[in-house]
Amino acid sequence: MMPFEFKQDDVLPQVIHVIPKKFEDPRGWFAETYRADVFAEAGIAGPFVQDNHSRSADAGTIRGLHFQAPPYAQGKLVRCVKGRILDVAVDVRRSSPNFGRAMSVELCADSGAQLFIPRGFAHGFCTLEDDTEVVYKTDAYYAPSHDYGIAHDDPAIAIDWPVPPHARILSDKDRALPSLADYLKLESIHEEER
Ligand SMILES: Cc1cn([C@H]2C[C@H](O)[C@@H](COP(=O)(O)OP(=O)(O)O[C@H]3O[C@H](C)C(=O)[C@H](O)[C@H]3O)O2)c(=O)[nH]c1=O
Repeated sequence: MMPFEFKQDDVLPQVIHVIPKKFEDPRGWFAETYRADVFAEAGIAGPFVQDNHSRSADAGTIRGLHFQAPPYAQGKLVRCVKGRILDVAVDVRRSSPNFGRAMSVELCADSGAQLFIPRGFAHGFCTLEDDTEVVYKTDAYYAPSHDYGIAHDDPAIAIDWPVPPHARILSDKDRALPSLADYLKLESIHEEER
């Protein structure tokens, strides 16, 4: 019995859904959450070098949309370990036919489902319950100098967040993030300066 099921996303095929098998018994359940060999066979090669863990106190908290610019781009293997989130990935690779397209999926602690978001994609999520915790592996270290983001409510991406604008909780940093179009202008300025 394979301990994991892997499925390419229908909208962004480089994003991979991971469904671990739960072995239930009268005590509760057990599940493997990561295996380098079968994950590599499914295209989630790693190696992962950093684990992150965030807790959000209130439902309606939106973190993102974040990504690190090359050469510090990060692939992320995301799992909700308490509560529920709507997890979102956006293709921000200039040359991609899916540039600017978004996908979303609900992840919750009960299902243990994971999402792999490759390098070149922005990541964000909205919590659907109070006291929600998310853990994720990254395949590159945190690099604050290359830590960028785009506005969660960029109309050109049109993510259908499950919380009305007035009820969303964001960091000041995330509220000030540029649109994808404005980020690209900034990026070309940075490239000229190099
Ligand atoms: C990401 C990161 C942050 N930090 C420090 C920097 C700040 O002082 C503090 C909070 O960082 P930030 O506001 O960027 O955290 P989130 O808003 O949860 O951002 C994360 O959540 C979205 C959904 C992501 O996909 C990214 O992995 C990440 O950007 O932790 C670190 O020390 N190391 C790190 O790897």
